[in-house]
Amino acid sequence: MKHFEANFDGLVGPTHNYAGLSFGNVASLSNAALTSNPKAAAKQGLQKAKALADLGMVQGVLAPQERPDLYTLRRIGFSGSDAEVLQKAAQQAPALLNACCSASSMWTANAATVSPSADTRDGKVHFTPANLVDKLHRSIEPITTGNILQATFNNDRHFKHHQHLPEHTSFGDEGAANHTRLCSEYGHAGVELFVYGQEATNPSAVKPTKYPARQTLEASQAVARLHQLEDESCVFMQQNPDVIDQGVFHNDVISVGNQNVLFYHEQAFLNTDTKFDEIRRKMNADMHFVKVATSQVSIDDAVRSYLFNTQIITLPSGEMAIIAPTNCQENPAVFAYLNELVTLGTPIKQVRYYDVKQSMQNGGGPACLRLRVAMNEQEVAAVNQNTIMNDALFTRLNTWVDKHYRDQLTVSDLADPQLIIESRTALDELTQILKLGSVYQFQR
Ligand SMILES: NCCC[C@H](NC(=O)CCC(=O)O)C(=O)O
Repeated sequence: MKHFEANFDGLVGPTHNYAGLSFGNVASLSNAALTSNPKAAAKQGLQKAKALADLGMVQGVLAPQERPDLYTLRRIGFSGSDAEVLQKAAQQAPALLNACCSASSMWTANAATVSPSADTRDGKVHFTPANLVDKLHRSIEPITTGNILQATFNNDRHFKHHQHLPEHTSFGDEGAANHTRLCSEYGHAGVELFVYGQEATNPSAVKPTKYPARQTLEASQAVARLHQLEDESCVFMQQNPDVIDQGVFHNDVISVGNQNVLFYHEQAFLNTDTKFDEIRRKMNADMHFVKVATSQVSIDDAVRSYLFNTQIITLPSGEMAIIAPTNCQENPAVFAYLNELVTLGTPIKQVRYYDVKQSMQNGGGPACLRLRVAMNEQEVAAVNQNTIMNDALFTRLNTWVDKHYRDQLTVSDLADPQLIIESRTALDELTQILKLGSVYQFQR
């Protein structure tokens, strides 16, 4: 049977904006209050997704969330008509209004952790939505994320959907951004590498001092248990707290894997040698650890360019390619490194650049925009086919964006009641295009 690694990209929602909501995410903080362009953001995302489909990859899309989130605003005491709720929140608690308006669900690497059927005891593909408790604006995502995942992977025979972990910092979970599956072939059992930032129940363990470590070991272990993974196919590795303090808020800002390749910065992890030995032993296949030294690319350049927030994909030809943001071309050290990388004899043979600047300005690169789901052909056939990218869907979604999205949005526009109507109209139409049913609260 054939096996694929599909990428499901998050569609950028109509309220894409720069509100500086993510402490520890350098781009989010430094671009706070910039004017965003939701239409351009959505189109950049669609271009990247379509380009991968055109390369012969299985490519899907995941719907964005309903924003402004009036339900959360009502839950915290704002009342009256929708317009009044928005207006009162804007006057009395603008920071809370901003948190309820973020389009952050676009970064689907944080939507969930996914374990393919080749790794799980019951032979199903398992999904656990991330609780994202570290950031208020993201902690309101998991229920709707679960609805969207169930409407996209809507087949009980092949797909198992779990509830998100308990909403407490002990179980801080940021999903696939801190999870990499290594394997020889996508359809063979692999090693699931869980990277965490801190141990919640061990006060003497090292952790960052300046910025939060969003993922805990306890959360990663819980996901591994839920997904019915064998101990022998899991590795739990701590991210270097010093790099978290330099702006590496998720592991996918400092390393990325694909099949038997792990591309990483030398400062990415703690206890690197011991843990890599464990990976080698559990893999039972050759591993390529492709190390980038600080002398080649500094942490600062890695964070600015998102060298490691690239996607490594295996093309139908069997060659691997890196899908990079154009920001990597613009950074001299990183561009020089990537030009050299393809000559080094590693499985990575090409680099392709895409402009995702609207997302990058909030700290989300190509890898943040996609959720990977390795599947066999039966499982691919069981996915809601209306979410799979092709020429027709690409045209349809671009037309939909043109019709509903603004080309300018500032933080002060978030109090505009018209935005509620625009957003709901757009999302209602989207659920018909993707045949998702009623995934949003306003539809229930
Ligand atoms: N995987 C990339 C996630 C980026 C995301 N940025 C944000 O939410 C910024 C939103 C703002 O500041 O308006 C985050 O930090 O979780």
